[in-house]
Amino acid sequence: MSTRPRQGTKPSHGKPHRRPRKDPVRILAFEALRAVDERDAYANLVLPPMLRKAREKAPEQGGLDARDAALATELVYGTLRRQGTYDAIIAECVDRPLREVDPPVLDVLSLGAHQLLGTRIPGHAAVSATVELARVVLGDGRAKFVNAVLRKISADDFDGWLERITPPYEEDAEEHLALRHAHPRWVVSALWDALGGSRQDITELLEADNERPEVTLVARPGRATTGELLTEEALPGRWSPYAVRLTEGGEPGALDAVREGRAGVQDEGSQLVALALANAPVEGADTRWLDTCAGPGGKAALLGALAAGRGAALVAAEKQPHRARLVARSLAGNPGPWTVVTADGTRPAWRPGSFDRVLADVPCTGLGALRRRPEARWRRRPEDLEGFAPLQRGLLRQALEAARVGGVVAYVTCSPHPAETRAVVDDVLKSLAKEPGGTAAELIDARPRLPEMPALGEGPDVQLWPHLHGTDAMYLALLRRTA
Ligand SMILES: C[S@@+](CC[C@H](N)C(=O)[O-])C[C@H]1O[C@@H](n2cnc3c(N)ncnc32)[C@H](O)[C@@H]1O
Repeated sequence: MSTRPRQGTKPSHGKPHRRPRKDPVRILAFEALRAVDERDAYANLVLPPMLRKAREKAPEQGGLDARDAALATELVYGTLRRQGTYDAIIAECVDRPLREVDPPVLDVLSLGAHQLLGTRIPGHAAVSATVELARVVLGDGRAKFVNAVLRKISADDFDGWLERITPPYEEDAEEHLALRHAHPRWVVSALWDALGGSRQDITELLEADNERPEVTLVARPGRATTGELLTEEALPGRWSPYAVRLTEGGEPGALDAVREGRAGVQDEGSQLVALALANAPVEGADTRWLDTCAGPGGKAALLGALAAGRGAALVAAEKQPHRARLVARSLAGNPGPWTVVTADGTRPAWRPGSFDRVLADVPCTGLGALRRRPEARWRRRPEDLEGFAPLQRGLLRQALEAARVGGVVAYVTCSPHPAETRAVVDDVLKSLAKEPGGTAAELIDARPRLPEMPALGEGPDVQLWPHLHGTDAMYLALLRRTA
């Protein structure tokens, strides 16, 4: 007979050992956090397939139902979104610097902190569920540490903790807002510069960044109608005539038009900037359109459909071959002529002066889409701006070269950071002005191309905002090539 104790029990002397209870929701949430932390994965990309797999399993094998999946999503997104604030709270409750706490332990602690401070889960349940999770994924020794830290955190509620860790607004406004609204301080500073305005304005923006956006669909004109997409839980878009908002989240993939590529998921801000380019006045020929940074193809698909309706052809360029393939997929079935080229927009594969409308939707920090990527704000660094700066200028410059005289260029970012928006446009216009006899361009007022939208500022460029327009914070400058 074996003398080894049965798995999960201690030898007969001593207290019987209880196996930790496996909670599939929290284990899945922990694994998603680890993937984001270890592999630099994006939560909005790793989580859906994990959930899909878990929903296919039977309950006795750790399968999740719809409520479980919603809880797992809330735990992952909420924990990631408030990561900086939870770190500051956890730091008050451990006796060593956070960098000396093992990352998986920190992930479990953050998950616990979010349940305690950011959900309605009762405190004792949040602690015991997290300690059980720690026993499963970290072992009994570290579970004791987790228990001790969570008990300290549970001594106060979220507002109480904010009182303790934030400096008064009057003393350090940016740090105060950064900790209260869970944004890195440099991001608060940059957003405030771009937005201008009062404490209330910036607070509303930071709050909007912390809300999960509605899923918005685009009915690609000539291929689908908004009527087809307007199910019971959907509403028409606020601004774009092609938009439909799924107010309850919903599953876009369940709609025929989406499966068939006649419609797609696209923020209204992205639709609006593409529409603004398509509707800007152009004299003379209007038959050749170019998208210089097209991957993965959302705006190209809308532009392609609009171009087809007017007898124009679209060339969609993308530097990364795998993203160029995504562009081709998004344009498949487009009723008008289109071509996808794998090309570097700063070393164009087309003749200068050959397009009537050009979109330069350049790579950027993505600080305007923080609602969608809960971890992005903590990953970005101010140095990233310097990395993008030459590329953004090069792409805008070449977009202007690609346009014919009289043609229109849209410079677009999904960041409101002034270093990626106005500074780029101003620099490129200044450098062109220093080259007499060469290419010349002027800014044109973009606001009339976004009819009936309030709060578009003084122009001529436009900055959209989540708290004012319900869109991502897209930036748009429209320029006309004049020589
Ligand atoms: C902001 S995304 C464009 C999003 C796209 N317009 C859409 O709506 O789906 C920028 C794209 O530019 C691509 N890119 C980066 N450098 C480039 C270059 N030098 N030339 C062309 N494309 C580039 C990136 O791979 C990325 O796919």
